[in-house]
Amino acid sequence: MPNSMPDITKPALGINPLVEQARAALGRRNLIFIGLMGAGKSVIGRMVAQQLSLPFIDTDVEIERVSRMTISELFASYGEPEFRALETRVIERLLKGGPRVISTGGGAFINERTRGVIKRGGVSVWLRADLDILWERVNKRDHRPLLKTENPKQTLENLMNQRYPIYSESDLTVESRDVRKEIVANEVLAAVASLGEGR
Ligand SMILES: Nc1ncnc2c1ncn2[C@@H]1O[C@H](COP(=O)(O)OP(=O)(O)OP(=O)(O)O)[C@@H](O)[C@H]1O
Ligand SMILES: O=C(O)C1=C[C@@H](O)[C@@H](O)[C@H](O)C1
Ligand SMILES: [Mg+2]
Repeated sequence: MPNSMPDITKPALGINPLVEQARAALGRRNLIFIGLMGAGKSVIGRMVAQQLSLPFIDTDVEIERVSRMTISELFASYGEPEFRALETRVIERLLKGGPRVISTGGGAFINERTRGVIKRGGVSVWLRADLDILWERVNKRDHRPLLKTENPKQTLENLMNQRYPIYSESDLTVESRDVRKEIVANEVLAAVASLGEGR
């Protein structure tokens, strides 16, 4: 074989075998990130989508695009119930147009209708994080209407207590801890890949 020919029997440097395994396990299904504000759904979701070569969409961004309002404006003008109804419709439409990687707003999976839509619409992965990590990440910005309270850290803790039992109904759980984002993204790929084991 001439020297210039690549040896395709050996994996090229930088190829992550988990990517192929995760792709195979996911098939034509959507991958949907759920979890609290600051868990990393947007940032990790985008990284995983890139690795799986799937389109990425963030439902909060899509809601703001279709309504031409910010989430804060939607809450202020129409209230949370209207926001949730819009969120359900947007997520339902996005899931039908898949396969995609979709990061949802923190309350999406908590809403019973949306939870049903997500469960039927693909593989859900909960990015779980401890209070101090979440607080560290969210306290720098104030665009989250649910945290505009007297004691936002306490509010976050209350949300954790209410929501974690429900998030735990997800298909997969990955701990979003204080490590490099690449590590968390890789653990998501490993969790998805594990769905294909024993098939
Ligand atoms: N593993 C990580 N290590 C360090 N920082 C992280 C990690 N994961 C996420 N972050 C940071 O935490 C912040 C929140 O992440 P992100 O916006 O992705 O969360 P989210 O779950 O989408 O939150 P929201 O529901 O409010 O949209 C970002 O600044 C992001 O860069
Ligand atoms: O946790 C929540 O209920 C929310 C999280 C954000 O992503 C937004 O979807 C909105 O601020 C509500
Ligand atoms: Mg987000």
